[in-house]
Amino acid sequence: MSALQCKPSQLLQLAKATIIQPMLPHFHKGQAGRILIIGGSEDYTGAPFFLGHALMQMGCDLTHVVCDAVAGSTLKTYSPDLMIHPYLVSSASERVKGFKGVPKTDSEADLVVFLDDSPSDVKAFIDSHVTLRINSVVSRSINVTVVGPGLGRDPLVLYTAQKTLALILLSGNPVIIDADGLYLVSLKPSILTDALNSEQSNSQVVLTPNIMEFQRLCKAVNVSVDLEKLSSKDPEARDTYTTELATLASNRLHNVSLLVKGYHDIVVNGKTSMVLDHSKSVIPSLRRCGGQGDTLTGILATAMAWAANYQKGRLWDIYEHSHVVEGLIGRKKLTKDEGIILSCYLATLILRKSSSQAYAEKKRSMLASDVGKFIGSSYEDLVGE
Ligand SMILES: NC(=O)C1=CN([C@@H]2O[C@H](COP(=O)(O)OP(=O)(O)OC[C@H]3O[C@@H](n4cnc5c(N)ncnc54)[C@H](OP(=O)(O)O)[C@@H]3O)[C@@H](O)[C@H]2O)[C@@H](O)CC1
Ligand SMILES: Nc1ncnc2c1ncn2[C@@H]1O[C@H](COP(=O)(O)OP(=O)(O)OP(=O)(O)O)[C@@H](O)[C@H]1O
Repeated sequence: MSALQCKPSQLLQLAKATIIQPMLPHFHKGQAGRILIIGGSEDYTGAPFFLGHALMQMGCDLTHVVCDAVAGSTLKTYSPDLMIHPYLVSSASERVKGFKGVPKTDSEADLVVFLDDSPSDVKAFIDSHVTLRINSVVSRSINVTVVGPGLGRDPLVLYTAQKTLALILLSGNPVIIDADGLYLVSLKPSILTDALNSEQSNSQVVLTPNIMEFQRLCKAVNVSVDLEKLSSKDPEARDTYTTELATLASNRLHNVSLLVKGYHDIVVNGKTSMVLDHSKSVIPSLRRCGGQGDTLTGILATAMAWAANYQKGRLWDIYEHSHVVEGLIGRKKLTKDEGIILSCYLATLILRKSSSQAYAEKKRSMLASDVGKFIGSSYEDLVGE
């Protein structure tokens, strides 16, 4: 039996007995998560903050943020808990003044040409002044990387993100691609397909599109979308259709996992899928303020760091509750794919519960920063200490 066949109430029990990492006295700093965020630009400093704050509230030990040079000081003032590396250089920087061949318009076709075939002086600059510095952070035993929130769409920044993403994908470490990272993948899906093995399920790569990003992604991989069906008022019909599209898109991207956000979030990887409907256990928040997706991604990143530690099986006795696991799925250990699906389940549940608690207190004035403050109490209500 698969974890996917468990009832919702059993999924939380399964997560507690498997991927949820205990806090043990012998642990050292970094073992509960060393997460890297690549995002944050002149226009968007909130997104990497909400994300970083959320993953720290979940219990991640160390959070690195690689952001645009101009966003660094602002981000540092938000929180001393985040380690900020302001290494990204955009085409607005004085440092690249006079470089030729960087697109000056918003044309996506020009941007794709630039990403495919960047002029050599730009490449040399990025390689020697930017990528090298980013690689020094990537090599610090990072266990999950998130690419995209608040990254923006500047050509030089996207080019740098493309190079870094390729390197991380080759390492096989878990990656979440969100927001402008999804824009990059939609412009150039080969970033994923060139780096991933078509034979395997690539659950370690999770894309977290909102409904607009999902449509863009489907178009990029030639999955045609019937907008009427995608926005159907009947939740069941809409979930079925979204799952169908997401499965096709996942297959065309070498079976990466997709967590499609919406009224119900839906997770798909290659062959398997699950509709994450928490409405029976959580009173829904009615606020749709920006930053809730970033908060979800932060919670998910920490859960994925634990799931990766669970798969390695070296940090704690992962078989301590194997009788529970065996009772639920007939096996003692989860597969990697099940670990990722369970991480998505847990993250969406905690996000919805945090939004619900924040909404109960703040109503119309609820903000993403309020949601972040309720992650700890929601976690405790759902999971315990
Ligand atoms: N405080 C901060 O720093 C924050 C920064 N952020 C950062 O902003 C950057 C751009 O991200 P983005 O999501 O605004 O861009 P994009 O995908 O172009 O969407 C644009 C248009 O699509 C629509 N639309 C969007 N969602 C929809 C939905 N669920 N359902 C239906 N329609 C939807 C809507 O257009 P409408 O149809 O309403 O006119 C919207 O205007 C990115 O870096 C991100 O990380 C955010 O994280 C928030 C907090
Ligand atoms: N109609 C809805 N009802 C309940 N929850 C929703 C609804 N739409 C989205 N959500 C939840 O809100 C969170 C953010 O989703 P959203 O679609 O706003 O993502 P996003 O656009 O990426 O967010 P961000 O503003 O951080 O970029 C997700 O956890 C999602 O499940």
